[in-house]
Amino acid sequence: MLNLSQNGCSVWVASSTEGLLTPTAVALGKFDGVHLGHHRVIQPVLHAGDRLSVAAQGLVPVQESNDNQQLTADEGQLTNKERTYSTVVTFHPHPQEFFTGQPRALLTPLDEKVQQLRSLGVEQLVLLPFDKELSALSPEDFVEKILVQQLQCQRISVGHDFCFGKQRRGTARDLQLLAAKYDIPVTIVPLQTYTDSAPTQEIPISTSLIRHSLESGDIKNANLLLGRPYSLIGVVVQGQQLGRTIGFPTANIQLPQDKFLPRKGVYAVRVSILSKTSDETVPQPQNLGVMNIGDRPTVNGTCSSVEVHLFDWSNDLYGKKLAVQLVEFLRPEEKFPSLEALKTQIQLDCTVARKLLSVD
Ligand SMILES: Cc1cc2nc3c(=O)[nH]c(=O)nc-3n(C[C@H](O)[C@H](O)[C@H](O)COP(=O)(O)O)c2cc1C
Ligand SMILES: Nc1ncnc2c1ncn2[C@@H]1O[C@H](COP(=O)(O)OP(=O)(O)O)[C@@H](O)[C@H]1O
Repeated sequence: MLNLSQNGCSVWVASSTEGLLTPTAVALGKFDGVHLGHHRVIQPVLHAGDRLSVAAQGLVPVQESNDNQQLTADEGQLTNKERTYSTVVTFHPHPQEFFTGQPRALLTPLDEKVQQLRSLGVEQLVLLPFDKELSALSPEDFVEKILVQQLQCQRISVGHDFCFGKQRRGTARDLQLLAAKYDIPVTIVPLQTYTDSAPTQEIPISTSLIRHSLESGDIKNANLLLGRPYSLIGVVVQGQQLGRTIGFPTANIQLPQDKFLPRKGVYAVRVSILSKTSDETVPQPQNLGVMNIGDRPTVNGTCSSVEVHLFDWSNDLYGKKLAVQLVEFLRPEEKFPSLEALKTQIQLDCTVARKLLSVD
């Protein structure tokens, strides 16, 4: 179990079903990316318990709503017993990883997911170990054993396409019917869509659509669906020390192994310099720069790297934690005939990126 906290705000991360903060108001799902559609699923459980229990005392009328309503009653009148913890319940490892045996790259590896959930106001993240036993639970047993007995669930929210239980047999509607036996209300949140321009059509926001956008270098679209810039967060490690010799020192960033990487190539980016151990989500003063993701064929690179050159910066960054926000894909990586030719191209990349970032 982990309690990740900063600035007095924290998310309690329970890796098993022991040590839970109960009772809970639960949003259920995989939530990879914590995108705009996920926000809508999580919203109904934020302070839901407070609202329900205050309402039960006749202090305010109950209003079923997905938007972020403020309580008008005095929250101080709530006792600990009546309080529920806004909780996201997800599966670990990702069910697809369990079934295929292949590691799955994630838009939001655990640390980043925790940060994003915290910024939404979630108090607890429960990682249900996705194993043979859990995957074999019937929908009925999942509700009774996990949601009712272990999580002491008072309220549930799921997306319209949520499936659960053995062979994904249970639907969101089944969950609603099963939970009703225990008087647990279930909000089924309709799929959130966005309007694509050509041809104009409503497209559901999804993790796979965001992955697809990132794979094709369509960063604007990925950022639109995420509701924030896609970010690469990691600590600066040593590279080959060649960058400084061509006038473009680059901070080489070590990412979590399971981080999903966008298309290889060069990007215009904004960079926050965080302290090494920080999990902060509060925006920092930002530096602008260019980033390369790739194998560096010009210098016979042997492995993939992610490296950032910051504009107007000349200090040491080794050991610092950087959060690199992707703004736009500029070009694919190329093998240049010489370091001089690479240098000329990077100069050009910087000019394009500066222009782009100044108007963005
Ligand atoms: C904006 C930018 C664009 C780059 N483009 C390429 C490229 O097209 N081909 C390539 O082989 N390396 C490219 N690189 C990577 C350089 O080869 C690398 O930064 C250089 O070898 C220094 O590496 P080091 O940090 O390990 O010393 C690029 C780097 C930056 C910052
Ligand atoms: N403008 C800058 N952008 C990125 N890193 C910089 C910059 N100025 C200085 N540095 C420092 O220089 C290091 C990169 O220099 P470089 O020669 O490319 O070495 P390495 O191969 O170890 O990355 C960075 O890790 C950082 O500590």
